[in-house]
Amino acid sequence: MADDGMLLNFDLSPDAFAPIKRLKGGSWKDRLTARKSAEYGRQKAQERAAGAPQSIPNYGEVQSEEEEYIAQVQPPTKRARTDGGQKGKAQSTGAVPLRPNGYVSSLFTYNPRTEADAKKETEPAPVQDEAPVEPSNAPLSDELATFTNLGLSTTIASHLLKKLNIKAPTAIQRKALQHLCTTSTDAFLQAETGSGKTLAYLLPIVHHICQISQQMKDAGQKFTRESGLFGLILAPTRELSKQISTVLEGLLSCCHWVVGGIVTGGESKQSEKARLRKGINILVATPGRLADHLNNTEVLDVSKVRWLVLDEGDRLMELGFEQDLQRIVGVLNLRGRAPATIPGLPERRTTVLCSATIKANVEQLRSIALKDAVSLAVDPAEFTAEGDIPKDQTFSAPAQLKQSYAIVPPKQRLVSLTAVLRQAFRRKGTVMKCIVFIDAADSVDFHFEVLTREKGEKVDAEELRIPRLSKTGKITQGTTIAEANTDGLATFLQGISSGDVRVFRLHGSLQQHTRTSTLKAFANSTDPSILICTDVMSRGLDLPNVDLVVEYDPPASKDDHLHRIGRTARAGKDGRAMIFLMPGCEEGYTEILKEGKPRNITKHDADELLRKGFAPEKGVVKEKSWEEAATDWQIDVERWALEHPKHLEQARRAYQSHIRAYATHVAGERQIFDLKQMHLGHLAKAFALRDKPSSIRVPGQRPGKSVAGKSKEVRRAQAGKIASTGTKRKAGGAMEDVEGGENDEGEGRRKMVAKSRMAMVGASEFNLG
Ligand SMILES: Nc1ncnc2c1ncn2[C@@H]1O[C@H](COP(=O)(O)OP(=O)(O)OP(=O)(O)O)[C@@H](O)[C@H]1O
Repeated sequence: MADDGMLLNFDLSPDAFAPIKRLKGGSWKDRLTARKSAEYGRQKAQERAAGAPQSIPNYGEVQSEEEEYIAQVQPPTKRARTDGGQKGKAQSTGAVPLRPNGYVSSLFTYNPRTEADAKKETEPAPVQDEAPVEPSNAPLSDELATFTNLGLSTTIASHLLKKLNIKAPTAIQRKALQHLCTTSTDAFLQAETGSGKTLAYLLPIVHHICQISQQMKDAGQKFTRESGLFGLILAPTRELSKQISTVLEGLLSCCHWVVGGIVTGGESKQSEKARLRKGINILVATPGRLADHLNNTEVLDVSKVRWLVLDEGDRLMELGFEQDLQRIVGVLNLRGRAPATIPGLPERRTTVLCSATIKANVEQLRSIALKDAVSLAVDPAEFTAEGDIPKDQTFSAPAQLKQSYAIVPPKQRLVSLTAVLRQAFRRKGTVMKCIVFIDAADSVDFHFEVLTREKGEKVDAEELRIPRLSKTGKITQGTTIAEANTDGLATFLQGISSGDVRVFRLHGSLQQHTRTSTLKAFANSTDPSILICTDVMSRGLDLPNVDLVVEYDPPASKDDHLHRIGRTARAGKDGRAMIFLMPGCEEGYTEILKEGKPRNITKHDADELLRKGFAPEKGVVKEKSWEEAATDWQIDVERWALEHPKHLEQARRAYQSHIRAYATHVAGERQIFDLKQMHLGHLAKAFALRDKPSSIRVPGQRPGKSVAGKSKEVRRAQAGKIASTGTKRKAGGAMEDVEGGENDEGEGRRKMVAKSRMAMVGASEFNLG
């Protein structure tokens, strides 16, 4: 195998420094630094030979670029062990022969020792509870728990059964129906992800409106779409609004005279106005767009709204929609006072706040929108008393969800992700769909390109703007590459999985129509599929057949973690979730994972993932060891990135955006996700970069603004500054959900950008959205 003229990543035999090798590749500056470092290395080796104390890389401290460089070009006389004495492979112990041309990949050297490794010898391995676990978010099996017993009309109950294949209510649906069908008190609706909260609030609303229509009929009046707007549902993102609207449509097909509608950002306001003019009985909306219509659309009459739902209420507050909500509730209060002439229409409005996680920020919502609200939680122990809002309580993941974490050193992250996906899709039917969460849009784009790259592909910078066919053959005329190719074939799985696997990418920086069509394509795909996305996908979305969720980058907060992993194991189905953590302080996150009360949680390490993922394929004539296969894969990606300017730039942008996102975790988790502890040089390898961190600059950025491009001290100071501002990662992460043009979500984004800019000086060039 050629060495690409790059020596940075290779270990050399101890005598490799004499005679001096001629360095190739890189800039003259790099070659000069390399020569000086090699000389320095020879000096040090001589000193050691003369008995000077040996220096062992200290991973806890961020090494200077020079130390890092020396560590890579100069082999220590005896290598630092990274495996607690267990592995012994890929080290110059002779266990694994050197590669034919005399080097082993630095993927397996200088990796930090994990805290767990240190404890391994003393602590017994945790015993896994393999007993089958009852799903906690499945429909109830209690014979008495039927929709009709809970007060729903037989028409709706039989429609649920025959058309929607919904036989029995879930626990939260039973609670909601019992309460909301009989009283008009406000309520907090809290239950695990995938427990059917959408129907839990929609069914009572449809039930009441059907009763109103019956009473109007009895009174000799006709119920039509012009009878009034009775129900209003607000959701934080367009995708979620669309999903709720689809569920509503399905439900209303049993009472076609009741009309549902939707207004969200990204749509034409004129056509929305036309629909509002025709009349809508139940409206799903995003807050900014609704506030806009309340201001500008006279035909929108909200005087008869008697049911208001704030879905993902905590998220609505996080995204900075507080003012919009205040305005909407203010208008509803003011206009709703007019005496209603509709028979059966309740006097007061019922407001329902709904989420799998309800945080202390709903205190503000309570003051804005709710009155004497009762808590409808599946497990009442979660709540201090009837009516009390839980304060920073912990919420649980579905019991049947199998959770695991993988401790992976920064250098091995990319190759380990590949290994996980190779293993998941190797046998047909094991995993149908997988979602990989990544923290920044640039990083999503980079990983999508890596996983769909074609061997021998030649792309030059000019191609960035040339319309072309997408990798699955769809024409993407007139779009830039940033918009094109949101789906492709998983080329890295060719020859490994039994059929084609598709890869999709999704983030808030894509145009709305691209977001919508990509989401639809992933949801409807009949091929096994991988969705690489940001947190824009973490809340509320119900995608079929998602068997595996991988949190490749850590979530911004523990609530986000629960929402992310909640995209699988829905409505009683099985599911698996894995989170990647790095050795060292990130291992502290396992305590937070346990707060989600997982039934059991399995630990993996990088070696295990790589061994399984890169195990020799059966029938291959010349088998490679898993280490060789993993190394070859990594080198291949690095070479691909080096060869194409577009990909190199993408990798650098991804690296920078990831560092920026990493620096903005919520205050309570900053000692776990501590940028100061991050080995930026090792991390670069996970982005297929061979550059020194200080030279990773993306063209077009203002010099001196790049975190990665600053000196270590400045980086540290900046990281400390960010950490001390109290800025939450939400500020960045939230941008994902609210990316958009002139619409409510765009408004949310603007608010968040303004907030985050105040605290993250110089961060504006990083694309988190
Ligand atoms: N009673 C039921 N029986 C069977 N399936 C159901 C039932 N109620 C809802 N479902 C299905 O469960 C899935 C999850 O429902 P839904 O999206 O409402 O969950 P959720 O609690 O709102 O989740 P999240 O907290 O992630 O938003 C949907 O596919 C829905 O069709």
